[in-house]
Amino acid sequence: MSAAQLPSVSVEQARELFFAQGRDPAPWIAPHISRSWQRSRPVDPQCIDPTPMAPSLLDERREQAMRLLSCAQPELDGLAEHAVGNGCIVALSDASGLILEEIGSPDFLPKAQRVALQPGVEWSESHRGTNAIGTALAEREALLVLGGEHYLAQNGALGCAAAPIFTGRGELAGALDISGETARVNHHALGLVRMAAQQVEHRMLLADASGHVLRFHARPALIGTAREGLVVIEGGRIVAANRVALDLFGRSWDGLLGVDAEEFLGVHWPRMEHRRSLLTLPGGRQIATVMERTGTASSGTGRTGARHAMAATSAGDDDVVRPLLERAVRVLNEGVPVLVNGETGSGKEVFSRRLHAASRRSAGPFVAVDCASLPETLIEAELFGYEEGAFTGARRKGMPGRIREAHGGVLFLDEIAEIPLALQTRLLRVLEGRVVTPLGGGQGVAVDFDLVCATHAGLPALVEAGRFRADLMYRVAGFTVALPSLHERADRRALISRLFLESGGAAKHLCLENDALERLAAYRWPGNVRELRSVLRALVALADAGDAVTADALPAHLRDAAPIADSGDFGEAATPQPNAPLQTITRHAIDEALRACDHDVSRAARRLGVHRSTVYRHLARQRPPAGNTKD
Ligand SMILES: Nc1ncnc2c1ncn2[C@@H]1O[C@H](COP(=O)(O)OP(=O)(O)OP(=O)(O)O)[C@@H](O)[C@H]1O
Repeated sequence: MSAAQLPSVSVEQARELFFAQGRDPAPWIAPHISRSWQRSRPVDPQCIDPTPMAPSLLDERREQAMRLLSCAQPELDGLAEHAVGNGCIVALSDASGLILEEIGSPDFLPKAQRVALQPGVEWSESHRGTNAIGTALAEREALLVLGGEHYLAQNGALGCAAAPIFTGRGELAGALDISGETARVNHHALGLVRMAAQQVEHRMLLADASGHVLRFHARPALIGTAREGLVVIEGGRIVAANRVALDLFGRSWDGLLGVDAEEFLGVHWPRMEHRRSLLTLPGGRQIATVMERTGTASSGTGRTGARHAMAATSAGDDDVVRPLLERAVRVLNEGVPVLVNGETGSGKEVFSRRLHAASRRSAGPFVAVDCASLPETLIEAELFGYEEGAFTGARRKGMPGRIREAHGGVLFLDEIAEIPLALQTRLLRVLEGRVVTPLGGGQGVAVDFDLVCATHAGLPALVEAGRFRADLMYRVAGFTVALPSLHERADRRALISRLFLESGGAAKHLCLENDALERLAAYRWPGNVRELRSVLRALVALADAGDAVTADALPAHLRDAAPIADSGDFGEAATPQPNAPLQTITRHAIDEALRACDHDVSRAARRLGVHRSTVYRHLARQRPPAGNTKD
């Protein structure tokens, strides 16, 4: 029975009938809540909130879920932005419902902790009764649990949306959850967690894959994104698949795993390797496919650790940024400061947060200081702290300062170029001595942190102009990451598609048509990802649920954008040859790399510093499209 067909009994009345009179709640509440209340009967409704497990135990459980954590980190970051803006939190649990990570609104975090919705507490149904995390895991479905639908009365003020995360073999890996006050969590939040779970599954499946991976979608442009279907073939049999593949083939995991790939696909699949092919499904529907060989044919086991998982991770819209991130993690982990350089809105802070999350300091704090937004008079106190009564207006008890808060973690100095010259000397001294002395005197305090800075300005030019100290520049720019502008990113189509869905497109079941995607990809985007997000939010707001969004829906300046050449496919790895057309240069670089790597696409991609799909895309572009390989 759908919610709309339920008799009009309030949740409070349903609770009364169930808890006080012991009646079956099925006629009055949604089926999944009714089933869950029944399953929750053994839970004592008066039970008190548990205390979180000891940090060392929680660390152990995090270690066991390392693959999940590293693959979910980008989604946690992305959802956190939504959560903070809406007064909510985002939580990631493992398959047992144990909360491993929580991030979000500083207003709501303490309220969540008051009901033990925090890391180290297990939110399975058997511990907490009906709740979004536990019930999504039990029902194996994304769902909402609002207010009084929670089994325990003390959770009645919560609104929660959660989606389970599956491995490619259909086992539960964990759940993603958005929680807030009841009125703040709705179907939009449910759409977001559902889509984020799909992204995590996509990454985990590729990170774990060994043998061959078949990527497919009815719309070729979506191959390489988290919306593609994935099937892993090992020893001639299908050993893993994502949920898109199950939907497309109309099979369950049980019906697909272990099946002979050749029989199932109806083609001699090794011939599809390295080629873009068309596959005819039973019923006559054709889908575009790309068959890849992974670099780990012999074994997919034994690969643990966040760094490795990240290196093995494939995220469709990360072709350009991921290799930069991997290199930055490596140097930051050696204590080398990283400077992130890029146009405004290109994602410098997002990149820096991901860097922290993937680094050796991920368990420590990420302390961000926007040097441009603080008045010159306050920045010194903010950074270095002050002693009690150090200056008029200072907090009576003094303040440790942001540098000390970063102890054990990462200090992120955004817009570092804006630090006043006079303070640059002081900052340099702290960076060299790793001791902070607060304003107003007092003892110096030793600090230990890794440093990441960001700027849209060219520091060398500022040094030339006498506005930035050369010695400080050398100190903060141990390794410089040049983030590409959005219009240069070869993966911008996948990024636009993802952000469209995340901006409400998924929740409203919208489809971004190819002509619109191409116009968006052709635009110059002076405000980069920030500007893109605003445009996508407006597009989604103006569309009706279920619409196909075409180029006609775009604002005029975007509709008329002149197409630009794909220039960034090879990030910083290609060696351009003077005067040659771009296609010749890229083709040459690919051919060279493939030759040097015995035509092993994975190794060639690693050598070029790009993702495998980038090489395939270029190969596919250069060759006439393969017909149906059925013979
Ligand atoms: N990869 C990404 N995925 C999703 N959103 C992103 C991504 N990169 C950037 N954004 C979004 O774009 C906006 C700008 O990102 P961010 O603040 O990281 O850019 P920035 O380069 O630091 O900007 P500024 O130069 O103005 O400080 C934010 O809303 C951010 O969430």
